[in-house]
Amino acid sequence: MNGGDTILRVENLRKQFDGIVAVDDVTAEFRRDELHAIIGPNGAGKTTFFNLLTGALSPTSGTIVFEGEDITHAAPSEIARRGLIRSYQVTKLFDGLTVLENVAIAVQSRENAYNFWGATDPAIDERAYEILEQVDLTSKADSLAENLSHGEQRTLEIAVALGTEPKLLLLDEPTSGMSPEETREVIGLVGDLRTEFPIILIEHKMSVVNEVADRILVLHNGRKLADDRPEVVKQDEEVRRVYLGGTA
Ligand SMILES: Nc1ncnc2c1ncn2[C@@H]1O[C@H](COP(=O)(O)OP(=O)(O)OP(=O)(O)O)[C@@H](O)[C@H]1O
Repeated sequence: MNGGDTILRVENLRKQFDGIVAVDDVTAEFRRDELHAIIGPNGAGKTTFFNLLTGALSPTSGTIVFEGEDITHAAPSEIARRGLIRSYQVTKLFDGLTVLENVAIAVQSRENAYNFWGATDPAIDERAYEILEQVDLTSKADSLAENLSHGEQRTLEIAVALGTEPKLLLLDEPTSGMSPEETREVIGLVGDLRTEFPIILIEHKMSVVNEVADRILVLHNGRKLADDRPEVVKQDEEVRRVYLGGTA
């Protein structure tokens, strides 16, 4: 960890689609040493927010600063090269390749960018295998990605993201569609990963958010409703009204 400084800052970020303002004047800071969760009802603007961060969408106005550099209008490939990695975006899994090969491709893509390793260097497979150990998928290393369970595929998506050496990892509902047991495993994995690098997590399950988040950013109709520690957000009257149904 590099201390508690800011890794990502957005200022007055706004995205308008025709008549809909999907992200509306959001200003927020994301610190290196904290796991930030983004919550909000359907249509709140969470996915659009991620798409703006990764360059998949260009903001209507506002600024995005990553590691002190303005990346507001940078190309997605440039943003990924800088280490702002969204798990699902880079993880079009190759169904017909093995689990190890999927991760090795990600490792190789990163290393080739630096011309460091040759294409056949065994160090690529070694690094890929280390990542599979980290996410507890070594037993599936030689399985085809298409033969994994849904939960295992989601975990492989995270492994592929790790292969690209993220400096900030964006996870978009990593537990969606998972069984309770798989969900617990992913919570454990996210807990491990957060000691290595900053994470921003979109998540619907409050049980997951409560377990892993240091801060919660609440979006509603594109606007920032709250941005604080979980215990503060859960007591926020407006958050309870619009999102938690008063049951927090
Ligand atoms: N490409 C698009 N064109 C037009 N409107 C869009 C587009 N993408 C998103 N929107 C609209 O922007 C608003 C925010 O959508 P977004 O998908 O970001 O919300 P979300 O919080 O991720 O929702 P969910 O939890 O359902 O995924 C919605 O009203 C949505 O219909």
